[in-house]
Amino acid sequence: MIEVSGLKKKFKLTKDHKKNKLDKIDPREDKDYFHSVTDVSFYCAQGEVLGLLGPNGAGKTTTLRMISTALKPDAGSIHIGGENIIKNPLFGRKSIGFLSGSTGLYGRLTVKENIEYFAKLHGMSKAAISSRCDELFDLLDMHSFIDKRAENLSTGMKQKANIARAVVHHPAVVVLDEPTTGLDIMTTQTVINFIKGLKAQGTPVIFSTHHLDEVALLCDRVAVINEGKSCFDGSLEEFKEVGKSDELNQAFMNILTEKSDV
Ligand SMILES: Nc1ncnc2c1ncn2[C@@H]1O[C@H](COP(=O)(O)OP(=O)(O)OP(=O)(O)O)[C@@H](O)[C@H]1O
Repeated sequence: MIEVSGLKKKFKLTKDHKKNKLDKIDPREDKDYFHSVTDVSFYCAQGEVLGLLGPNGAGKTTTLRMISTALKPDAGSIHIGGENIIKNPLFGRKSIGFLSGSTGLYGRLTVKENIEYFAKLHGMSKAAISSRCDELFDLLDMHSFIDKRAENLSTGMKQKANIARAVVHHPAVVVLDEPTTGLDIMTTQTVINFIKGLKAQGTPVIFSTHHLDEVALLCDRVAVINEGKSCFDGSLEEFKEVGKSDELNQAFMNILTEKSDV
């Protein structure tokens, strides 16, 4: 179980940012800071998949980076199994498998060498690494390219390798930032099946997406962020009910419009 409560994160604005800013001012911007995330809360229990939704710039990646411990929140708490990982980031790093938008592979190493390297960093034994690699290479259909250098991979191969890297240590919670963006249909299906497998094993999975067909296929729960604030957190059924539509795109837009009209 992972529980996120009252997260906040602001970024100091640089001179360049202020000087170049010709767009409409975002209400989250003040004189010196951009308040990227101002109040985000949600939870995801064992065996549940939570879809994190929101328009571009809403604060999804910032939220997921705080959960991954890459960014320290200004306020709020993130509990995994009762432990606040903001106070104990080492526990957080062991407990979470995080797939970010930017690649985390060493270009000169092969795919297999990369995954083995990250497994070693997690302190796994030789035997555990070997059997976990075989398992992941099967599940993510990677055998045909495990001996290729990471710098020579296609987008889909790279994403599969990044997912394998993120989950090699059997994390208690898996967090994926837009895992299917830019992938072809076959690779997307492999990633969707992989997430279903994690759910079947009881691992909570949080993933951000703009594809509501994936939400329909995978999610038990949905959280919506708009302009840095949570505006919905509930089951998929509640999402349709509150959004007044069985069609998820429409329900999403209704939730955003209703909340911004308040
Ligand atoms: N380091 C930073 N410094 C200043 N502003 C930042 C920084 N990181 C993010 N932001 C701003 O915070 C806001 C939220 O960004 P974030 O990447 O979390 O949005 P998102 O919901 O993931 O968007 P998308 O769907 O487009 O990926 C954006 O306006 C972004 O420009």
